[in-house]
Amino acid sequence: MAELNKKIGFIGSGNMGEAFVGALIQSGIFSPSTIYVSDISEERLNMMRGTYGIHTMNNNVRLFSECDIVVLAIKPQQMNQILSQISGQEGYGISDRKLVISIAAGIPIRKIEALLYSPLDDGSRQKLPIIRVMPNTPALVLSGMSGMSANAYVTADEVTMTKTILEAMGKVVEFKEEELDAVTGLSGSGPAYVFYLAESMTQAGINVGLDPNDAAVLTLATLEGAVQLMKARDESPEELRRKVTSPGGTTEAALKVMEENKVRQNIIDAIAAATRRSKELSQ
Ligand SMILES: NC(=O)C1=CN([C@@H]2O[C@H](COP(=O)(O)OP(=O)(O)OC[C@H]3O[C@@H](n4cnc5c(N)ncnc54)[C@H](OP(=O)(O)O)[C@@H]3O)[C@@H](O)[C@H]2O)C=CC1
Ligand SMILES: O=C(O)[C@@H]1CCC=N1
Repeated sequence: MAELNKKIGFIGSGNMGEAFVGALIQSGIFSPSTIYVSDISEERLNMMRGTYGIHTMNNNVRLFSECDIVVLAIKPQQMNQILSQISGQEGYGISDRKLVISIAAGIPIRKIEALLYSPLDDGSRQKLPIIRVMPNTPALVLSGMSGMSANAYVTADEVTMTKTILEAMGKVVEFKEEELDAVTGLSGSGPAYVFYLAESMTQAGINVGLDPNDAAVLTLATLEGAVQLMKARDESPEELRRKVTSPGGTTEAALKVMEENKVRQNIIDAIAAATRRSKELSQ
């Protein structure tokens, strides 16, 4: 893919910051010399520099100032302090147009705007284009799912550029901003639900007498095969489930227990709880 010829910087180089960096280099959209990360952990910075050959620093304000695209990849709880520090620097870093991409769960665009445009805004500051994104960790293996939503100052070219960046890590879909809490509950946190299912299936296999390694191999191959089947066939998950379930057979016995234990309702309630938590984080 053609290089974008921009400097991209990440504030925070944890799980997701690293997923972005790895995918961008692999796709060829950014060369390591155009990628910057800032983090408070020296160990993390050393690892990122050593592994990816990118620029590292422990100064968020400088990173913000130097880059054309800034990805906020810190925890939601750190957003206030970090953005206040950046916007509190008079005439530093915020006067040039730059695209800000936030991947923090629950933090609404209006909050990022309020933090970045104040307290020194006398009306002369750029109203920066901000895009809120909810990615997920399969981005680490270029199989991610991202939802995105842009503020009023984002141009069509900036939307296209952001989609190019996110497509380097997997799929991307645009949403209304108010839908992003639900996206977070479903696909942002979603990989954890699948890992939980994998843990449970492996434990179940051990409980019914299998060797732990065999149980893990069977679980992974079954999950992988089921996903491939859903992708390959023009059939709903419900139809595919019915085809596994012989009347009076083993699957029916298992699904009866799941229904009695309200497993489906529990999953629905769990995703509602994640969505609620995302909304709470906006406060
Ligand atoms: N993990 C996931 O599955 C997903 C996460 N997200 C969002 O992505 C964001 C990052 O999550 P994730 O990568 O998992 O988190 P991590 O904790 O792995 O990464 C955050 C990084 O930021 C560093 N950091 C802490 N304080 C500062 C600071 N003041 N300046 C610069 N860097 C700092 C942390 O260092 P230290 O560890 O030393 O504190 C850490 O290296 C979150 O907002 C989350 O909501 C979105 C989708 C999926
Ligand atoms: O658990 C979290 O808050 C983050 C957001 C989505 C996945 N991990």
